Amino acid sequence: MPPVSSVPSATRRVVVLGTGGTIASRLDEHGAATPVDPVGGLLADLGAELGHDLVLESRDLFVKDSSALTPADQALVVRAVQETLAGPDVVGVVVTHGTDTAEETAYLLDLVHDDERPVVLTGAQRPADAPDADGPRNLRDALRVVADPAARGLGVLVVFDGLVLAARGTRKVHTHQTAAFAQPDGGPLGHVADGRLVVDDAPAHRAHLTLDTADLASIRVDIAAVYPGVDGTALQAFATAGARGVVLVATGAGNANPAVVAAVADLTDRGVVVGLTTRVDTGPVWGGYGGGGGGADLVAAGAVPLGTLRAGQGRILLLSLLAALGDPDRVRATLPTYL
Ligand SMILES: NC(=O)C[C@H](N)C(=O)O
Repeated sequence: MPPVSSVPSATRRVVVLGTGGTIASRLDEHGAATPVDPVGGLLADLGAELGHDLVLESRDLFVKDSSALTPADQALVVRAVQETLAGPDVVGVVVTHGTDTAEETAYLLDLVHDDERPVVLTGAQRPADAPDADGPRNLRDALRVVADPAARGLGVLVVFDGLVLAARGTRKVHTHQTAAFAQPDGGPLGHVADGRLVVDDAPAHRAHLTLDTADLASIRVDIAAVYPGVDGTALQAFATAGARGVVLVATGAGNANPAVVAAVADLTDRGVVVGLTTRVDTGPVWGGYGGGGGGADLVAAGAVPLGTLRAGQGRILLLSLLAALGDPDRVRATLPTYL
């Protein structure tokens, strides 16, 4: 299954975009996994056939550990997917990606993806030179899913360890096991069985955004944690550093304390949008608690509940809405329609 660089225009193509991650990593002289492989090499090593009248084409965007991605890198991935889908002969796109931040890139792609053709992210938990590397299976599954007509209309997907997950709500749930991803508040959307996509669940409604990818790299959105004794220092510091949005990772159903509520009110006055999520693994946040520091107080101070989104994807939603809409009041008012 070698990469093909130029194909006749009548040919239908599946394009694989490489970005690095463990799937592209080998152990260095110190035994540390380091991304080095171009994606074309991964495809050649796979040696499989798509089994359709499809031609594979590959392109490396960069070769990085996904923990080191910058907003500019993420914007580059978005542009590359959009440019690739401008080709009418393209059936779908696979993005190979590190698992650490795949949930962010997948959700960002999903928010701007207004096309029936599938975009699939995959990766690996074990380096390419591990004897039991999981990358080849994941990449093979991703190719099969993207080439499957049943994937049309499902949006951006994460295909990993046999699961097919909708981008929104998908999170990395284990640091090293090959079953690295789940949709803890729903899903999975489907699975891969005998090399075929099986859709188990109806895809959730998806709302799209139109934005200038350059803004993704210039708008600052931070994440602040809540814990016993926390005050407003981090929130204020982020606002002073130029943040236009901050995701507050609260406790429980979305609670903090009076000092944090005061800081949220101040940030709201300064035009900073505060999104409210939780450090709890599953369940939605809601403004059910009062007493000066509860979720009801945070919402009254201007914080916007992020539903079941956790910090990484909540940050992507704030960033994307700020890029698309600009005005903080419009962002606050519009955000719930994306949950
Ligand atoms: N499994 C992985 O891909 C983890 C790696 N640190 C990355 O995100 O690039």
